[in-house]
Amino acid sequence: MLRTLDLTGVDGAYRTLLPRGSFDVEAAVAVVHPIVADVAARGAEALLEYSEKFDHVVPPSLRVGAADLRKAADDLDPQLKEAFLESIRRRRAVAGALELDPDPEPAVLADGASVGLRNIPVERVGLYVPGGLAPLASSVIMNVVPAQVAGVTSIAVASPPQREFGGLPHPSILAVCALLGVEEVYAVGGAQAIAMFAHGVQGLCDPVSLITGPGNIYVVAAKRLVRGLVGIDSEAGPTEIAVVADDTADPAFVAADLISQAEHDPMAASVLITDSTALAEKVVAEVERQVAGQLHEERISTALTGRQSAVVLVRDLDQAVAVADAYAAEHLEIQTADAPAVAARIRNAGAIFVGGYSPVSLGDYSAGSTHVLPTAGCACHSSGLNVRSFMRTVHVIDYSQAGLMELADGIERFAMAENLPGHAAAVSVRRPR
Ligand SMILES: NC(=O)c1ccc[n+]([C@@H]2O[C@H](COP(=O)([O-])OP(=O)(O)OC[C@H]3O[C@@H](n4cnc5c(N)ncnc54)[C@H](O)[C@@H]3O)[C@@H](O)[C@H]2O)c1
Ligand SMILES: N[C@H](CO)Cc1c[nH]c[nH+]1
Ligand SMILES: [Zn+2]
Repeated sequence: MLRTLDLTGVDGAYRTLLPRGSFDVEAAVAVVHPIVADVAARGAEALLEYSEKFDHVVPPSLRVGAADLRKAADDLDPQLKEAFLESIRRRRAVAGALELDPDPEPAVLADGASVGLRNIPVERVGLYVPGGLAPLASSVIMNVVPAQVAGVTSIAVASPPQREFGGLPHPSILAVCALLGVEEVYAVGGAQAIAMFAHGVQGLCDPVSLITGPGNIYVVAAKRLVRGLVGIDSEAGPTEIAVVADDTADPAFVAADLISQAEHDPMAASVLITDSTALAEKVVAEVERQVAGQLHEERISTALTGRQSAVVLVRDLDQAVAVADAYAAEHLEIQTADAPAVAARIRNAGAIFVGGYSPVSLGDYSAGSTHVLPTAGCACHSSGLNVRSFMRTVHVIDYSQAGLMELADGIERFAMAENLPGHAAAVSVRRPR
């Protein structure tokens, strides 16, 4: 099922050789462009039409009522509720302990010359929660908790309407919104939800300043399209997993993890990077065995047989690290003899899962880490969604006249060198008279 790519005799240029989906976000941008423009022009009417077209249901109300949110929380199975609450507790603990930067003391550069730094939360955000192929209640937690910890005061959530639930988003998504105290929830999915957040819809939803959250290729494309009008987090699109494993790895663990992420989307990518042909063969056999009879067998098989998935054979773990860095996976598992040491050498990954007992599924739900992570190689320049994603860093410059005068000659010369005398004059005018 998984094809094999032998890189043992290759040095460098891995990026061009590695398996990656043929999907083209720009092609999806062309698809969603008219949708976004239509929502901007026609508002709620367009939202309803696209819901009917793509989600096959017309929501009775585009904004979910308070009673529906309350009911979803009240109807929750107590054990599932406890799992949700534990996930919230852990994500909150990590967000508060590691991601929330207090404002540092200003840097004093000379007498009367200081530069400070303030971390200011974005005021209003739109958070997208996927609900096409699976209702990702966990994505509510991954979006909302860091926004709340950052101090965002206005939070709106959107998720596709579900025919099965009368045009509301999935009840578990509504229940988690209610548990987190989110009151503004929309039954809107895909590119139309991103357009609603970016442009606002008269009488329904005010525009936001920042849109975050994962989604399929159309959601990613719409986020790329509205970027600039609003801020976005990373392009967190169709899921990827790469596993670096040696002959000490358990093939059943590796196979289960490759399958777990292939389950998300026919476009999902599962890649095993190994220096052991014996392990590779065992994993391929295990994958065949475990996929058979899975609930989402067809989707998984499509993902695993697509050109985006493969077993990549490497000479040794040094090459494995270089290949993993070139691939820059959304999720990277290290299942090797000294997993922490190998993990410490990785530079490019959305999140790193160390050892046999840190599967991606743990991070998807309850580890305390984020599961909203950059895909398609974006992990070499972007970070997963965290408290800082919801903050702007603002420099605060506070110089006295004496502090400015110490630099006046240099600034005037600098400005003249750039042929900008007006800049020089704005300093000269402040010289003591
Ligand atoms: N990278 C991450 O952090 C991360 C996290 C979780 C999930 N994901 C990914 O999120 C995605 C979820 O996708 P999903 O489809 O289940 O749900 P989704 O909510 O992202 O997308 C569903 C919406 O897509 C739109 N759509 C469907 N077909 C369309 C078409 N032909 N043209 C225009 N719009 C169309 C519809 O409006 C629909 O409401 C998966 O790819 C999954 O792997 C990524
Ligand atoms: N693996 C997904 C991130 O790519 C997140 C998720 C949510 N639920 C299950 N999995
Ligand atoms: Zn997952």
